[in-house]
Amino acid sequence: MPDTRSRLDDAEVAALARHAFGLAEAVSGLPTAEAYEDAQGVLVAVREDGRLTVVEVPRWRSPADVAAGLTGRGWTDPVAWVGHPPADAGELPARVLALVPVAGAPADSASMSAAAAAWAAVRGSGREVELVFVPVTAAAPEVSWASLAAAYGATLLGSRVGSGPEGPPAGRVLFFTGLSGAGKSTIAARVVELLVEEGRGVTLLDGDEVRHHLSAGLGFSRADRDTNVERIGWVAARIAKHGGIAVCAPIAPYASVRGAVRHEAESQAGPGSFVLVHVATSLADCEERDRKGLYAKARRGEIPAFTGISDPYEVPVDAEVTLETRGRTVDECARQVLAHLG
Ligand SMILES: Nc1ncnc2c1ncn2[C@@H]1O[C@H](COP(=O)(O)OS(=O)(=O)O)[C@@H](OP(=O)(O)O)[C@H]1O
Ligand SMILES: Nc1ncnc2c1ncn2[C@@H]1O[C@H](COP(=O)(O)OP(=O)(O)O)[C@@H](O)[C@H]1O
Repeated sequence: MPDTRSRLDDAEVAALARHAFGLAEAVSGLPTAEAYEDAQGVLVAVREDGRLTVVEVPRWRSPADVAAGLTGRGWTDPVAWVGHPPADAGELPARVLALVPVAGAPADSASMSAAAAAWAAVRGSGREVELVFVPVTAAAPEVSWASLAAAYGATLLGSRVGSGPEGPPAGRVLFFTGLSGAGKSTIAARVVELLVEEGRGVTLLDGDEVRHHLSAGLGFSRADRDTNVERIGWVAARIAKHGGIAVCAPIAPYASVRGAVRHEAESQAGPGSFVLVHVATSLADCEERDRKGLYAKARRGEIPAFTGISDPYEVPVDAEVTLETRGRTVDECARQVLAHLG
């Protein structure tokens, strides 16, 4: 067994696939290792005496398989279109091989879903479409589109890359933060109601509820709080990636992990997809409300490390929306959040 095994990211696995499929001569930039695995831990390549041998690349269909499949189905002289379908699908023949370059994107990426949906619409118009995702980088292709089509046994008809509707859908992470009793759950619940009334797909990840499921067993140390908030952010970012709205309402007292969640959301669902909502009710007001009797207990020392009393809350300086709740109704606050979404 090789001594060193390195896990490759999506872009590196795509580079291996290009090499294996004859779309690129060499693979550069791989970490030094004797063996390489993909994100699922499958052995994809080995290096022996400095020579790289690709074992298998499960994610990508090989050009030879695709071409053989087309021949087997009686497609003679196949025609390929690269990227998104043309604005006028009437330009396409009755049978078309759709080659969609998505190297570097994860297998469940929004760009893949968007392309698949666009080609599904072409199928709906009565054409036969063979959709194949290819390990080529859309923004900076490693091979010409004509050579790409030829590798898959087809002649290039045209391409639409970069100008199509392949951007991320308008998913959002609405991330509420604030002290216990500030009003996060109450306002978040009203925001959810209003979004549902608009027909939007919404998922609520409320702090208390998450702790009974996703984060069961975690406590309130800094490490556990950070883990809890990271998990919420991870799920929320994936909801937003596919156009959903994730509404999250943990205390999330630490700025650094809020920043990490912002980064995760924006890398999955695009810039501007993360909206930090600071429910800025003062400690005095939260304590006066003391809806769950927790502040009284914390003051008596019965709850250790209670946020605002014996544990920190780092006030955000990067909130997109700051909600004052004193003297305002829940509905007013919720509508202030929606106004930000436009
Ligand atoms: N030590 C301590 N500090 C703060 N809060 C505590 C603590 N122990 C239990 N609780 C209850 O847990 C709720 C906060 O959980 P969160 O998951 O939102 O917190 S965190 O984001 O992980 O910091 C919080 O709920 P909310 O009042 O809805 O905010 C409290 O009910
Ligand atoms: N403008 C307001 N927005 C939200 N909550 C408010 C407002 N005014 C008063 N409240 C009250 O404050 C409490 C907030 O509790 P909750 O939503 O559970 O807070 P959190 O989820 O932040 O712990 C509720 O009892 C709610 O009725």
